[in-house]
Amino acid sequence: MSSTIREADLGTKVTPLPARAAANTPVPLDHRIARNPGMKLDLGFMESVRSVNRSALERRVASLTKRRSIKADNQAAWLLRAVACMDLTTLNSNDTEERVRRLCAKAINPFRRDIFEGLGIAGETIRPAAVCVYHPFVATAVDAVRGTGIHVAAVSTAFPHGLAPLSTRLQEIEASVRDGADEIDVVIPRGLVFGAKWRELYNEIVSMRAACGDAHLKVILGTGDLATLRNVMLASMVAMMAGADFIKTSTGKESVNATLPVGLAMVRAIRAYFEETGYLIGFKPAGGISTAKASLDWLVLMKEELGRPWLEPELFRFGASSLLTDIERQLEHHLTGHYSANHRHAMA
Ligand SMILES: O=C[C@H](O)COP(=O)(O)O
Repeated sequence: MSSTIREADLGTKVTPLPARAAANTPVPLDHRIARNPGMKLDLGFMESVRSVNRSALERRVASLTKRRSIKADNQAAWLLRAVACMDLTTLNSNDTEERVRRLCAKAINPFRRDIFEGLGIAGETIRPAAVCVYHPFVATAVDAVRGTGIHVAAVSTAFPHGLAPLSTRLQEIEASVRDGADEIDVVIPRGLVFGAKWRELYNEIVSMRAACGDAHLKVILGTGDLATLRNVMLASMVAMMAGADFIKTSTGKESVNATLPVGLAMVRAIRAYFEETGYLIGFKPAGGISTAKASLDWLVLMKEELGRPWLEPELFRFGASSLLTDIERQLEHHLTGHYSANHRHAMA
């Protein structure tokens, strides 16, 4: 039997978290979300988290994406939600200040005026939560989005591999914060996971969190490199215990980027951490999410696994360079019944 997710699901109604957590801890919303302070490294707690079974996760994903459909009439509202939860990203070797300025202009005005008017939201401000850039472009982006409420996220720590001395990586974080970054996306050295060097990984992330100060810390695991779901789960737990505000799947540069089964394993780790500590950790799938349909699958997964609070930008982001373009095309199709040419949706 299939069921339908409605536009009303985006309203104030909150799907309860699992019974134990919901009973013990009120779920804060919006800006009342308390920042994760981290906890001591607890290897016993990490090991106690249910082992991950790939076929069970795949079955759950198949059931969520096939049986929990979003009706056509409601899709526009959900796609606008995807935009509000987006880190609009440019992370290319040929990035320039001009390209970053164009990206920021797109974030400030994500759709043509006629699309806003057609959807009946001309008076509303719907924009990506952040723009995400390399460190050298932080100051440019900060200047370009000033006064709009859009955050600037910087990929620091020798993105995308994380293979520089820790002192160099920490200096890069500090430089991005000095230039005005609100959020820092760091990568972990994957070798620490392969060697099960959990203490070293924990200590590195604790140092990174300290270097961030008030800027929020997103920890990229590079899941496509980690070989097993167990590694993904354990690395997720270490990152949260070390004080991550978000855990993020991928850099966009691995051969396999964000996939729903791996995302589900990370989401289950977030749930386990919440049940243990009461803290809500954000989730950012990134890399290869380029279609409106894919964004809806991810939103359904968040809604069904963690509940309504994880449909807010405080707790959920897409890291994506081209998703916004496809969402704009789909919204236009929703309004007019046809697709316009790609050049009408020029991105940075
Ligand atoms: O963090 C964001 C990713 O690098 C973006 O990846 P993408 O270009 O595949 O959308």
